[in-house]
Amino acid sequence: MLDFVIFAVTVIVVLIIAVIYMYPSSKKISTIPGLDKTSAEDGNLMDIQRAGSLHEFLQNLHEQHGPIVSFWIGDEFVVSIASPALFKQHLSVFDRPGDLYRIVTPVFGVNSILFLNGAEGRARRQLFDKSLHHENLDYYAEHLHKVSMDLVSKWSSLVKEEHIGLQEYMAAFATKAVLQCIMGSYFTDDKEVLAFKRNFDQVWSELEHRARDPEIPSAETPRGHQFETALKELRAVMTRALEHRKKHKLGRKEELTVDHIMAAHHNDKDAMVGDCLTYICSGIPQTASMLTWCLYFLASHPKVQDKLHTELLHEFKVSGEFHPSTVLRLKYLRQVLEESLRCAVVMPWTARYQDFDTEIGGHKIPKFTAVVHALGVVMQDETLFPVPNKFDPDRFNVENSKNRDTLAFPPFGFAGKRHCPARDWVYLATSTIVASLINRFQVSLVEGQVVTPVYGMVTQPQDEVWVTVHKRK
Ligand code: HEM
Repeated sequence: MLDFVIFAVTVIVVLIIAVIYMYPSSKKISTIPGLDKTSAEDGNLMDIQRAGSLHEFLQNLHEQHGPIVSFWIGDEFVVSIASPALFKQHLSVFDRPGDLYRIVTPVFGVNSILFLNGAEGRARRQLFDKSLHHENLDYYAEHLHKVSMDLVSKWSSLVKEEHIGLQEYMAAFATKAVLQCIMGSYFTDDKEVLAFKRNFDQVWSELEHRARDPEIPSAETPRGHQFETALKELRAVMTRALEHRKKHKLGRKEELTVDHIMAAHHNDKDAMVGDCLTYICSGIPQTASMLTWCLYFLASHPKVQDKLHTELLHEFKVSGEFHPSTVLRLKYLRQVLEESLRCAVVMPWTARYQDFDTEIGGHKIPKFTAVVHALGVVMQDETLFPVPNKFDPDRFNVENSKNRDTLAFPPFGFAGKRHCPARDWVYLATSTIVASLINRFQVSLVEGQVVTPVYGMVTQPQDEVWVTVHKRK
């Protein structure tokens, strides 16, 4: 009898150990606080959908568990970090976990710079980065000035009190500016810009849909078919632009991103188109979003707008007509742009991984684990930015910034010299257009609007934002 009891107890204990070991949600693979899987198949995907977006999900998770948390995307264990001290521990990490970005693969292609890691990735970034370096900005300044003036004359021709949709106008500016600066003169033809934009808008809105709801429609469904058709057209426009560049590049002194892309991929047309689309899709919605939010904040904070206008008036008086590159010297304008990026959280996160076991904040991180940099959570952290939802450009004046860790404000990423390659260009483009508009117009918000952010791959207002403009004397 005793033998039987010992045998039975041993079997039960072995079974319990086996269940604990094999049942995934109870298999703790790390000491990092966070969530177990809520579904064996989807991990915490339903929780992310319920929160509204990955950014909002991470805000809740970090609020509950602190600056390092873990969760599951399907079968993949994911870590998220959200503090300047933890960011510091990832400063030199370059490689990006392609799986977290898989929704963009049909557009960017598998050879895109976005997915390229290791020595090859670093070398290609160095090559591509040359074109958007600070010293090349003078070339872009001229183009950006011209595109800005087109918008100024459009707004000048509107009738008094006409309602202006900020998202629409800022997307039009960003599309033209990015296409001309990345791809060159092919996109000085408005017809080609429109052909591009029609298809781009459809492709991008499908990608945003997939970011919210990862169920991918088959090509036979109307949504899937529309996406495939628009993508094919988009690729055709890009191919024409590349052929045009090849023919007309001879004798030109400027080296644009498209030139480096063509040189890197020799005769591989698909890879060229993929990298061009990587830059363009990583540039247009982000620039349009930043500008929409910036003008919305200026319209809803008249005192800030007046102070900015005073700075512009001063510059205007000193230099007669401000030169586009001098707008980068305007301190208050820069504060307004930085506070817009912070408040709006234009791109809420990025991610890295390492191919060896490592440690962050005293926790073991198994190799190949995706580590999310929760940029938006940090930029909205009330210990770093008190009353984080308040738009206050003075947070970025010299006095208020001097004791703040630079990693508390990483809107363009920070790790492995793989932060956004267009950071300097973005400040030049947005400074040029915001200065041109505010110098000539007083922008006011149409009353009665509730402006709600939607945190997708890029943060956009849920609905169009309506303003009116009055010409300044
Ligand atoms: C407000 C505007 C923008 C914001 C906030 C922004 C932000 C970012 C962020 C956070 C990343 C990820 C960095 C990382 O992983 O550490 C990124 C990557 C990237 N951005 Fe931007 N970006 C903006 C505009 C642009 C523009 C205008 C372009 C090009 C014309 C561009 C091209 C890219 C590319 C190609 C990458 C991927 C680089 C790589 O994988 O190595 N971005 N951007």
